[in-house]
Amino acid sequence: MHARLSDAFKSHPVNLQLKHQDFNSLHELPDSYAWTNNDDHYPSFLTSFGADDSVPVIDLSDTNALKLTGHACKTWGVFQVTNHGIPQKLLDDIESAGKSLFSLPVQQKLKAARSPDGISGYGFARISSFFKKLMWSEGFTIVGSPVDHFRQLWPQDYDKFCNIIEEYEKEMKMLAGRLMWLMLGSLGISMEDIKWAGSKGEFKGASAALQLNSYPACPEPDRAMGLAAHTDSTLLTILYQSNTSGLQVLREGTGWVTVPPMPGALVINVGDLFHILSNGLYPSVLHRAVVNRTQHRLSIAYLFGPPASLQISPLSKLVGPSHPPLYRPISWNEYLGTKAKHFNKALSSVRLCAPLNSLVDVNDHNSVKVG
Ligand SMILES: C=C1C[C@]23C[C@@]1(O)CC[C@H]2[C@@]12CCC[C@@](C)(C(=O)O1)[C@H]2[C@@H]3C(=O)O
Ligand SMILES: O=C(O)CCC(=O)C(=O)O
Ligand SMILES: [Fe+2]
Repeated sequence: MHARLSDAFKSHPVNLQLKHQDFNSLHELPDSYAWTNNDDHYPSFLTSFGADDSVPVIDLSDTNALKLTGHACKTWGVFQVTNHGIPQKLLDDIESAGKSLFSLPVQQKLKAARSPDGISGYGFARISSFFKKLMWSEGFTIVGSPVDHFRQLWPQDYDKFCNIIEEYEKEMKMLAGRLMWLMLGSLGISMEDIKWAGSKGEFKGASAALQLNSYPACPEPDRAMGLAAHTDSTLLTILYQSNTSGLQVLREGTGWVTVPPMPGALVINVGDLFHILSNGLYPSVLHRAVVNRTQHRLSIAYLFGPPASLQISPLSKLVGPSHPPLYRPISWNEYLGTKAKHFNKALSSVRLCAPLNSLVDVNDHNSVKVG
């Protein structure tokens, strides 16, 4: 059976109230958006001020990139890349397309609303249903062609926006393939080990989603939450955050660390499925987005994964008598359904055996230790 990614939520509909606020009309933070430490699974008091620990930056043209990638994945689960080959003009174009989308009137955006059991369209982040408070953000998810939704949003010039998305997805897919080989290569895995990568190792049948996130300026940023802490269900995610700060990652022993925007750089994070593939060697990093008082922030995430119904399991080369498989096989489709049901317990729900040293399970975020 070849399920498509867009079918992932058919059996897990989520009824988020879609009467979206017009954020610009709010000059005070309504109670429904005011988070206290009780509302957050990973509270803000973990924030590390001026920590000397910073997210690795890797120049992809560096001859040492493979080794640096392996080290970054193992120790952080996140890194920034420069010299990645994505033209700045394309990054600028997608950013202005995103700005144009979110600045449409609310009623217009709602014409392209995501349906409760759908994957594509306008709405709150899917994980919103796990929290009592609302997040200070709106999103637009694209899986497959955006043409039907874009025609609703921009009846006159939807074509122009479709072309930008198409070009962006094409470039991102190539970059994701390169990053996959760096991440796999750093584990000693080669093309012959990954059958679904195709004869040229181009990951032809891969699935992906594009997520545009918008975080309006917020009257009380310290009490609001842009996007609550989560891991991505992906193999890897490529995030463009332009020049506005907001992304934070949780670092064991340190707390929340800001990923500083760097001109033209892209943020790469390990997702849950790569964590499974690596048999737990690479952690899928817990991250969130915070908001600020003066600037609107836009981020664009390319969520890359395997063919939707392909079973993903720990790579046989990484499994042996002293390294039993930590996770059962699962497809991306099934995993998205599991995430929709269990959220931050999704990974542990597919885990086969308890970690040897159960005090140190980098992906058991229920037992995060802060030093
Ligand atoms: C393929 C997907 C991953 C994602 C759910 C989605 O269907 C499309 C949006 C993705 C996103 C982006 C914001 C955070 C997140 C947890 C969410 O609610 O929607 C992720 C989902 C994920 O990685 O699980
Ligand atoms: O906006 C950000 O910096 C984070 C976005 C994100 O985590 C996501 O889209 O999955
Ligand atoms: Fe994310």
